[in-house]
Amino acid sequence: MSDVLSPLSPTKVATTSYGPRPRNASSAHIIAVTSGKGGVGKTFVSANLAAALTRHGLRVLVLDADLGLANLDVVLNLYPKVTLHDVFTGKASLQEAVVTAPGGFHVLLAGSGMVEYSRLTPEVRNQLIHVIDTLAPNYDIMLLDTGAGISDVVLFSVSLAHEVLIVATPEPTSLTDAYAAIKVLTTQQKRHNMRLVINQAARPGDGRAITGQLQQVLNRFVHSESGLPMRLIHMGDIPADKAVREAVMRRQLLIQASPGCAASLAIAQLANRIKTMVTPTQAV
Ligand SMILES: Nc1ncnc2c1ncn2[C@@H]1O[C@H](COP(=O)(O)OP(=O)(O)OP(=O)(O)O)[C@@H](O)[C@H]1O
Repeated sequence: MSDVLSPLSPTKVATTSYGPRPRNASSAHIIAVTSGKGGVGKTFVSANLAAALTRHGLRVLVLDADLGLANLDVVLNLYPKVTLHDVFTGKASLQEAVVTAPGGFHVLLAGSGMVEYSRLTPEVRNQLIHVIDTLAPNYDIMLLDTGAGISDVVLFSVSLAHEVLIVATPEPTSLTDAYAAIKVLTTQQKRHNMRLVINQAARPGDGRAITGQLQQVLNRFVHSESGLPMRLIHMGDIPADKAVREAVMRRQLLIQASPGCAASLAIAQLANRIKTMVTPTQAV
């Protein structure tokens, strides 16, 4: 397994610096669902995790923070009349833009192909902060489904979250990019722990081994160089499952379309862990 990570090397990081915001106990626990590489399953995880958390009685909102190339609406088979961009431009209110998704959770969708929102302008910054601060008191959990990579918009969206859930697949390219993202978030945002879910895992135990190896590389290249402590927490593995693609093609939530399949069971476990994390006093 260590061969998988051996090509990893110190990554040159961008220079802009944002910090994670402090947590307000009376409002939502904000979790950024992000990834180094695109197409690894962030939106699939965000949507199904939100539905699974909603089944626990939690008030959940997913914000499509992939501002330039949003597609949460596609996965959820929603045709929004109002999007985040209408809120940003003052054409609609936040109340009009928040809609209920098939799993019973709330979503705030963003349009696709909006090149003006693919860059972090002061306006995008201020609007995102305003939207999140206004909505947070109404929810227990907010998931920010971000774009992939380490662009300014992605890093800024992540900085608005209290926790970071990195999605990666076991492929070397995905792990290399996950490492780069974790390194940037550690050094720029001074995050001391981040959470990792391995999607499309081929074998049970893959994720734990991968997390251990990524942790070793981080210790070697990030901790030893910067002195910053960094703990990577393995949150679970979601197996590669053909039921996922079938559900995506039918634009259904996996946990509704195939509740008993291996990937649905893994999502349920992930939701249990997240619930325990955000509501520790109710943990069983
Ligand atoms: N566990 C899985 N098993 C099988 N296929 C999967 C699994 N997870 C995701 N996929 C496939 O990967 C595709 C991409 O997933 P998704 O759109 O959620 O990725 P993403 O990280 O949000 O992409 P982007 O970076 O473009 O926003 C899905 O449409 C699905 O077909």
